[in-house]
Amino acid sequence: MTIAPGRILVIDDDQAICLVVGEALRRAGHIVKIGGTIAERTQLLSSFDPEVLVTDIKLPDGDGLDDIVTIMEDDPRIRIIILSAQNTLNTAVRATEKGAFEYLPKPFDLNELTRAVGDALVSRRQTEHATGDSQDEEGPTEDLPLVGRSAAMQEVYRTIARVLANELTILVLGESGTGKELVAQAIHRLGQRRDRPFVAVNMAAIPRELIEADLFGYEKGAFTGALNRTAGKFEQANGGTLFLDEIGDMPLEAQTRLLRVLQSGEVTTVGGSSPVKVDVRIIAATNKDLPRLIADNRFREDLYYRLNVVPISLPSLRERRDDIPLLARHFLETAAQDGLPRKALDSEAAQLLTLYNWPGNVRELQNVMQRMSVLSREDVISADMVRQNLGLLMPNVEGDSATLGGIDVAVREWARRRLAISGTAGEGVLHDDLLAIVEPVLLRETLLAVEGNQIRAASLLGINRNTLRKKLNDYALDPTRLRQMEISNI
Ligand SMILES: Nc1ncnc2c1ncn2[C@@H]1O[C@H](COP(=O)(O)OP(=O)(O)OP(=O)(O)O)[C@@H](O)[C@H]1O
Repeated sequence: MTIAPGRILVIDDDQAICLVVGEALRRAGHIVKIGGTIAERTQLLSSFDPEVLVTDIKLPDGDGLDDIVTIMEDDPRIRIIILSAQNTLNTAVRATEKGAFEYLPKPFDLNELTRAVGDALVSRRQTEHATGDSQDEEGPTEDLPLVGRSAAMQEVYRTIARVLANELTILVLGESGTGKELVAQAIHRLGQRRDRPFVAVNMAAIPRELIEADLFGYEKGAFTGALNRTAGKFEQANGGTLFLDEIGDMPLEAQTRLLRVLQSGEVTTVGGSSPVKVDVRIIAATNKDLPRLIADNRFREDLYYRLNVVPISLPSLRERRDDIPLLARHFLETAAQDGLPRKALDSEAAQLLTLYNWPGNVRELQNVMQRMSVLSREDVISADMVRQNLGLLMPNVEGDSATLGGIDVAVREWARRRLAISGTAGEGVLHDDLLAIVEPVLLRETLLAVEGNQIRAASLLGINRNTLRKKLNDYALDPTRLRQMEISNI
C-alpha cells in the first residue's frame, strides 16, 4: 500500500537537482518545497514545517551539517536525509553521528531517494503513532523509469531537468537498447505536456512507402486502400509529444516533408491540400551517426540542425559498468512484480555481469535477468548461473577451451552473432568488444597462476607492468579478490 503524501523540503544549490528531485517527489504524491541555501532552509523549516528534510552538505552560505543537531532539537520528529558529493567515509560517518536518517552519496538514483523519503515518512509516522499501523510500511510505489547513478547518467538527468520547463526539440543519441525511448517518455511524463498524448513512431518499423501517410495522415482515396481520411501521428500527438524513433532510417522524401512541418507548424495530409495547425514537442532518437549519413547524402543537414537543438547522449552499458548490479537487481525486482519468481543476485554473480560487454545494452541485461529469474532453481542467482546464461562470452574460472569446442569456434560463433545484429550496435567497436571479452580471461588466469604477482604476470604476458595495472583497472579486476574467489571455489 502506498504511504500518505508528506511535506518534503529539498535543499541543494544545484537547481537541476532540486528540479528533478522535486518533480520526482511530487509525482510520488508529496508536497515539495525547494531552496538553495542555509538561509532559505532556516526560513522554510519554520514556514513550511516539513516532515522530511533532504539537504546537501556543501551549500553556498555554509556547511549543511553544522545545524543538523539544532534542527533536530527544535523538531525531534523531523527526518533528515543528507546528500553529498563528498563521497568519503568521513562524510557518511559525520552525517550518521549527527543523527541523519539516511545518507545518500551523489550521484544518487532517483528511485533510491524516493524510497528513502518513503522510509523516512514511515519511520516518523510509526513514532507518532506508537501503536504502529503496519499498513504504511511500503514507500511510494511510483516507478521512476531511469535506473542508474553513474556519473554519465547524472549528466543525462541534469539535461533532462533543464528541458522540462521548455519546448526545445531534443535529439536522443545512443546505441540500441540504451534507453532512448525511456528518456523520451521521462521528458514527457515529467514535463508540462504530461496530461496530453505521447505518441511514438519507429521509422525502421514502418514500410518506407507508408511513413508519410503514417506521420502526416492521408485523405480518402489518396492511394489504393485509403478508405477514409485518417489523422497521422502528428495530429494524434497534438498538444503532446511526438517521439520519432530511428530518425536516421527516415527516407529522404519524408525528411523533406518533416522539415516543412517543423518550419511551419502545420501538417498537410497525403493527398490533401489544406494544412492543419499542430502543436507537438518533437523528441527524435537514433543509434546512427547522423553526420556520416549527411556526408553520404542520406540525411538532410537542415533537418539535422532543426532536430539537434538539445542533444542527449546515452552512454552504452559498458561505459557505465558501475550501474550494472543496480540495474540487474532492478530487473529482478520488476520481473517479480510481473509475476515471475522472486530472485536475488549474489555479489560474485553481480561482479561477473559487470565484466560482460553487453552489445545489446540495457535491453540485453533486462532479457538476461528475466531469463535467469525463470530458469534459476535457487532463490539466489549464482555466478555459475550467470556463466551459463552468457555462454561462451563470459570469463570462466574453470575455462578449458577443449570443453568449449576451442577458442576459434567460440570466436566464430561470437562474430557471427554480432555481425548478424551489427551495422548498428557493432559499428566500429567489434574488435574492441572481442578484446574486452578475451583479455580479462587471460589476465585473470595468468594472475591466478602466479598467485596475483603482477610483476610475474606482466612478464608472462609480455606486457609492461603499468599496462597490466591499467588493464586490470579498466576491467575492474582486483588481483586480491581473484585469489580469494579461487580459494573459496576449492
Ligand atoms: N536506465 C534504465 N533504467 C531502467 N530500464 C532501462 C534503462 N534504460 C533502458 N531500460 C530498459 O531497457 C529496454 C530498452 O530501452 P529503450 O527501448 O528505451 O532503448 P532504446 O535506446 O530506445 O532502444 P532502440 O534503439 O533499440 O529503440 C526497455 O525495456 C527499457 O525499459
